[in-house]
Amino acid sequence: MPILSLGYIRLDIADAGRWQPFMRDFLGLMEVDGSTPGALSYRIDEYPARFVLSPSDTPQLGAVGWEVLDRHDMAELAAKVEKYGIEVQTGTPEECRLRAVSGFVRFEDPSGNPNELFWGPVYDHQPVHTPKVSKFVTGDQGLGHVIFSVLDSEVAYDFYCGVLGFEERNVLDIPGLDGRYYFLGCNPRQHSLGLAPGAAPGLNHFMVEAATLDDVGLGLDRAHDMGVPMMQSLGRHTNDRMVSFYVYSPEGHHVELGFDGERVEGRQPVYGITEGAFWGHRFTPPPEA
Ligand SMILES: Cc1ccc(O)c(O)c1CC[C@@H]1C(=O)CC[C@]2(C)C(=O)CC[C@@H]12
Ligand SMILES: [Fe+2]
Repeated sequence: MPILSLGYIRLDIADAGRWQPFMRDFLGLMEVDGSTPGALSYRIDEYPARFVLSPSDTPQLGAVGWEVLDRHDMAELAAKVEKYGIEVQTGTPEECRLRAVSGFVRFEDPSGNPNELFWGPVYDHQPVHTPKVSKFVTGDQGLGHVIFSVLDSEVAYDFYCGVLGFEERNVLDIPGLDGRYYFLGCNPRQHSLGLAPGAAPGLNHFMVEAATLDDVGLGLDRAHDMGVPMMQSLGRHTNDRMVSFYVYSPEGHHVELGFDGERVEGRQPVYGITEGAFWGHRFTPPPEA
């Protein structure tokens, strides 16, 4: 019945020439010949299309894909979304082929963020090869995490927890934010989804998790050497205890590379945090465009 994990991220991008070195050479993802013509496709494990970046005149978040167990669970969740009053569309066979999934549905959250539920990923059996990163941590924890900007995080909370069945894991409620910042989970990853309040909908950031400290240190070196702008310095989060840093993507999203995230086994009481980090995560404003 519930969502299992974060499966894929599809972005409509303005400038593939800037994204290719960012994804391949800085983040160290495996570039592959995907099924979407003209797009940049990347693997971090056996899923063929974890990231698909399609050049577009209207750059925006294309979709965030959430994996469910099978077609029955997808239909059950889709019915709940419709009952809540949000329109749900079924993906065509051609769209399934582009995502390398057996079936999916799409709908927008109450702010307008594009979500998809899919079942039946079709694996790529060529071994994944990421020479810059020893290993990405996926499996039952999924791709990593995404943070959506939402207009009203209480409305978003009700949708993602009440309708889609995410579990609230923790909340950051401090002066200066336009509402509560929620961290939601659906598997042992402490959060697969974050809700950043008070902003126009879109992708605030995504995070991929590497297996070792050296992977993150080498990523810092590559950011420095390639001139990838830093957004937050190395730090350790207070909720998932991940050690990570953030950079600005070529089109201004925040991208987090981390390691050593906590695995949450079973239910754990909801708690509040008063700081994002035990140490580090010092902020640098975006470079002038
Ligand atoms: C607080 C936190 C814990 C774990 C995470 O993976 C994670 O991304 C965050 C959110 C960090 C978040 C940010 O990136 C921009 C500045 C923010 C909005 C703050 O001012 C508090 C939370 C911060
Ligand atoms: Fe994050």
